[in-house]
Amino acid sequence: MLEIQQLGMSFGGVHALSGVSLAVEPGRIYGLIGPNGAGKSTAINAITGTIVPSAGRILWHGRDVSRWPQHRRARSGLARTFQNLALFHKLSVRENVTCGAIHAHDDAGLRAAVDAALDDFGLAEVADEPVNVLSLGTRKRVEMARATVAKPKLLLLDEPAAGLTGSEITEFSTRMREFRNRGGAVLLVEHDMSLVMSLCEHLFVLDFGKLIAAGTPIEVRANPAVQAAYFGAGDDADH
Ligand SMILES: Nc1ncnc2c1ncn2[C@@H]1O[C@H](COP(=O)(O)OP(=O)(O)OP(=O)(O)O)[C@@H](O)[C@H]1O
Repeated sequence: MLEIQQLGMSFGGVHALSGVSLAVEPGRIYGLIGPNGAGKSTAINAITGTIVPSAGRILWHGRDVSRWPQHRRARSGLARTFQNLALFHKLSVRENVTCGAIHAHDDAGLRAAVDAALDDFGLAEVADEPVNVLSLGTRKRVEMARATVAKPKLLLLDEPAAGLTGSEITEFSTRMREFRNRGGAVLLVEHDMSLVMSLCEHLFVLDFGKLIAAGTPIEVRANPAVQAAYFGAGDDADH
């Protein structure tokens, strides 16, 4: 479904990504992990079109979308959330979620799709509240509802669990498994290793912009290169 070939991104002299190749299939939950500065957010930004890569190709259902603008990729089924939430803080929950659906639904379908997303993420009761009065956990649910309202095929999540309580993380995992069970794919960038290891079926590991390992969580955990780069400082290291 998504195939990345030899992706490279340089910022001046910094090689944020070099020669990264990976593939993502429908109906699976993937994790993209690695130490701070490894290139994870840069990879999500390149896949979703926030930045134009310096090298390589991004194939989406066989088409090279590397130069497509962000909105065209979003319309084609690539949705994302941001490390620092990107909501319209003075608008209501409903208005924010509607923003994620306007390209994908006719007027008749729009309201039903928004209502369904609000229900899915437990937001019906706060639908008319402005986002800026809500807790972080609730605002993260608004972002997830906005990202999924147009029924994307691939959901890219940049640190969705940061700042969430244990029960909110459990709820998040349930929602992601439901999304996966309906055929969607998830690519999760996350520092919470217990969440990554329990939720993801396949991991990609970046270090200094290079893909150093890929496989099941058990395979990746046992990989000496990963242990040296990532787990060396401890399984729950926030790095
Ligand atoms: N817009 C930019 N301009 C200059 N350098 C950048 C830019 N974006 C990222 N970088 C650099 O590229 C490298 C990769 O950054 P990136 O944010 O992708 O890492 P990351 O794995 O997501 O890190 P973290 O886990 O801390 O979020 C870092 O050295 C970073 O400083």
